[in-house]
This record gives sequence, C-alpha cells and structure tokens, in this order.
Amino acid sequence: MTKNYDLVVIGSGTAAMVASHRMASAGRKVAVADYRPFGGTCALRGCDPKKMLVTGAQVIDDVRRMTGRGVVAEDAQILWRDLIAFKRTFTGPVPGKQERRYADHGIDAYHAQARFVGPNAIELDGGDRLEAQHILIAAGARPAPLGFPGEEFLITNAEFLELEELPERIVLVGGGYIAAEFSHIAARAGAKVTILQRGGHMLPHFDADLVGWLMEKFREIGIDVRTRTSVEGVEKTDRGFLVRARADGGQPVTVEADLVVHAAGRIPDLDSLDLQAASVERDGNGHLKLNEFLQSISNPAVYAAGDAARMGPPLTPVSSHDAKVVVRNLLDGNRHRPDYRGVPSVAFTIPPITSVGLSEREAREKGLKFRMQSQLVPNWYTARRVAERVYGFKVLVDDETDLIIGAHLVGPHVDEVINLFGLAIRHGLTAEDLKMTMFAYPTGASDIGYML
Ligand SMILES: Cc1cc2nc3c(=O)[nH]c(=O)nc-3n(C[C@H](O)[C@H](O)[C@H](O)COP(=O)(O)OP(=O)(O)OC[C@H]3O[C@@H](n4cnc5c(N)ncnc54)[C@H](O)[C@@H]3O)c2cc1C
Ligand SMILES: NC(=O)c1ccc[n+]([C@@H]2O[C@H](COP(=O)([O-])OP(=O)(O)OC[C@H]3O[C@@H](n4cnc5c(N)ncnc54)[C@H](O)[C@@H]3O)[C@@H](O)[C@H]2O)c1
Repeated sequence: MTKNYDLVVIGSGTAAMVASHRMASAGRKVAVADYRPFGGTCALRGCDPKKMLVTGAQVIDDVRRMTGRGVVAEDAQILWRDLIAFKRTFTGPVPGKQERRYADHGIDAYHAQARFVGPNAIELDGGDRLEAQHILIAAGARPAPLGFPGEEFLITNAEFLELEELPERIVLVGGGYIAAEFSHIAARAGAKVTILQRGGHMLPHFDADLVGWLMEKFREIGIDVRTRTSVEGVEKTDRGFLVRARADGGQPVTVEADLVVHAAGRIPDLDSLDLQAASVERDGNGHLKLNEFLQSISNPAVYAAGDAARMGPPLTPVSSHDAKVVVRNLLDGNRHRPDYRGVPSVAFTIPPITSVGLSEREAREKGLKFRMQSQLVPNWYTARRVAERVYGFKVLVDDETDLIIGAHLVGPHVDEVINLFGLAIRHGLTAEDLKMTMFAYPTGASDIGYML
C-alpha cells in the first residue's frame, strides 16, 4: 500500500522525535519508522541508561572517599542485577510512551526498517511504500566495523547495558567515551577491567593534561589501561576469550577475558538505506554529502540530522539542534544553518571530565592570542568537602575581546558547571561578565571566578 506524507522520518531517536513532533505541530502530515523499539540510542542504549548505572558507581565512590571521614558502610556494593532492574524502570516504559505520544500528535509510527526506493519514496520491510515531499534521515550511528578476526565476539553498548550478570574479566576495545564510562561503572561493580586503546592516551576528545590528572582514578579502582595498543583479533577459548593486540613497538599483547566490549568508535548507520535508489551521495568517508542546511546536495528532498548527518559532534544535544534546524528549513525555506559553537561534552567517569569550545591546541593552531589558566586544585573547597583529589581546569580567554573561547574541567560537579561556560561561549559573555556574576555558594559554579 502507498501512503503520502509531507515528511517521512527514518529513525525514532532524539533527532527523529524532535523533528516529527515539530512538523506535526505545524500541521504537517508526518510518519516515522524504526525497526527497533521507539526511543533511539540516548534513551534506550546510551546516555540515559548509562547514567543510571553511573549513579550506582557514584555511591560506591562516595562511600570509599568518605570512609574514615564519618561514614561507615562496609558492605556497600553493587548488586548488578538489581542495578540493571533499576535502569529498566526508566528504559522499559520509553517505547510505549513514545508510541502513545506519536499517536496523540497524529504521527503515523511504523515498526519497520526503511530503505529508499526512489528520490521521494521509501519502502518498509513489511511492504508499505511511503511517499513524501521530504524525507529526513535520522538513522543514528552504529559501532564501527573493526575488520579483525573474531570481531563477532564483541558485544556492543546495547548489550552491555542489558547484561544480567557482570562477568569477572572485561576487556574494552578502544579508549574513548564508552570505554571510560563503562570501565568506571564495571570496576566499581567488582569487575577486573582492561582497556586496550590504540591512541596515545585515553579520552582523545578531552584535554590531555586533564585526562592525565583523571588517570589517577583509573589506577585507584584497578582499571588496567594499555595505551598505544591496537586490538587485532579475538579468539574464543574454553575459558572465555583471548584478545590479541599489538603495542606501538610491535610487541604482541594478549589479554584473557570473559567479555569483550566494542568501545572503538561509531559511524553513521547508512548502509541499509539503499541511498543510491534516491541519488543520495556520500563522501569518501562514507558520510552523507550535505549542504549547510543539512540537505543532501544530490537530492533536495532529503535532509539528515544527528549522528546520521555527522555535521556536528555525535551527541544528543546536537541531534536535537539539527532536527530543529531542519524543521525550520522545511517550514521557512533553506535559511537556517546549524550552529555548533559551544557544544559542551561530558564523559561520565567518576569524577566527570568535560570540555566546551576550543582546545588549547585548536586555539594555538588558529593563531589566536589568548590567556590561559590551568591548574590541578585538590585543595579547593569543592574537592575537599567531598574528599576528592582530582579537581582541575583549563580555561582559555581571548586577549583582545575577553571572551571565553574554551573551558575544560575535571572533578566533582563539573558536568553541571561546564554548561555555564557553554552559555558564555554561545552568548558572547566575557570573563569579566562571569566574574561579576553571583553564583550560589558553595556550589561548583562558585569556583568559576577563580578559574578566569
Ligand atoms: C553508550 C553511549 C552513551 C552515550 N552517552 C551520551 C551522553 O551521555 N550524552 C550525549 O550527549 N550523547 C551520548 N551518546 C551519543 C548519543 O546517544 C547520540 O548522539 C544520540 O542518541 C543520537 O541520536 P539520533 O537521533 O541522531 O540517532 P539515534 O538515537 O541513534 O536514532 C536512530 C534510530 O534510527 C533507527 N534506524 C536506523 N536505520 C534505520 C532504518 N533503515 N529504518 C528504520 N529505522 C532505522 C535506529 O534503530 C535508531 O533507533 C551516547 C552514545 C552511546 C552509544
Ligand atoms: N558521554 C557522552 O557524551 C558519550 C558517551 C558514549 C558515547 N558517546 C558518543 O559515541 C561515540 C562513540 O563512542 P566510542 O567510545 O565508541 O568512540 P570514541 O571515538 O570516543 O573512541 C574510540 C577509540 O577507540 C580506539 N580504537 C579504534 N579501533 C581500535 C582498535 N582496534 N584497538 C584499540 N583501540 C581502537 C580509537 O583510538 C579511539 O580513541 C563518541 O564519539 C561519542 O560521540 C558519547
């Protein structure tokens, strides 16, 4: 059967949800299609479930830091199965709620895989054909193929966040966001965790000095981090798995594991869309060729948003921002461009590490004249009152304009404080403006004035 719409959205994650609801509110006829339960990566397999597990790990860390400082909780431990059950109290109802919201807003929601069959048409795997004036690719990202033997033994983020039992020995392949966050959860839940990271240090998206300070926490909770080590294969053995890797110098490295987790990057999930059928072109990296309005350069009926578009960093607020930009372009004509200045990013280790705006290296490469304050400050009250040794910052301020151009923080509460720097960067606040702002005391934000 063929149905006609103003907009068909492929996916049901953050980008799809924001775009479809905004278009429906503007009176347009809209459909969404997803072959997975409605809700997308962030709500079901990413940010939200992950942070509920972080809550458990945070309590264990609080107890450890406060033991001998007035707190006795000798038996504090994570009961993994119960923590996962707690997580499901949030994730379980999400698909049903989303489905009801689509119905309430008159959006047709299909449980099906979509692929293009023409410039303005998609076919669902149940056989329905949907034709639309515009089609939005909001298909997200998937774990990057690694191309080594035994790759099929790796579990993904989705499976990790559904584990009923936490095995004893876990290897994480890769050393970015997922490895950092999952290792901090798993180690505090009692697992022996090894990270095999190809790069020269952990968390390459964050400031290297701050990452260096944070590594004390990895050591303290027994995470074995091997940098400059590339995984080359995984074998199944009678005791679990043998992960084969190679260190930079060429030396072979082997690690035994009960579970091997993919934490080695994600790519736009486009292969199953049959893009050629709609003349939607990709570049040499496999990314969609889009113009500044998030529209396919080869098929003006097609737009993309979020992780699938990969114009901004693959983060939830970017997916939402892209979707708003696309909707405005669909309703007003192509006039709106995404603005990725000041997108804050947090890796939810304990304590968290954050970044917004330019890194020190980017600022130097741009030839900017700036002043920089950077310090490890375990003696500041914010760290001392929670007995945390890792607390530090690096803040970059433009010499001429006094504008904040970058902020990088590690330590307690910085996952909230970084948003204030993001606000300053996006809305042109100067260092003096921030110094003159009265922040509630004693909060993490009340340290900002001393970082400038
Ligand atoms: C473990 C993990 C933790 C994360 N934590 C954070 C965090 O703390 N903060 C943050 O900002 N970001 C985080 N992210 C990133 C964030 O989840 C993504 O940037 C965001 O969810 C992307 O949203 P999206 O709408 O672009 O795509 P998605 O939410 O991925 O939605 C895409 C949907 O499209 C569907 N789909 C794909 N192909 C088809 C097809 N052919 N037909 C029909 N449907 C299809 C998929 O099933 C999927 O449901 C995390 C990611 C991971 C993996
Ligand atoms: N808190 C958050 O915002 C959050 C959390 C999780 C994921 N995410 C998003 O999801 C994306 C994917 O996360 P990720 O952690 O998988 O990717 P990532 O890009 O953060 O890190 C991947 C790392 O894997 C390494 N690697 C690749 N192949 C390897 C191999 N064979 N052996 C050893 N190391 C290898 C790379 O050197 C790289 O540093 C992120 O880019 C991020 O945007 C965000």
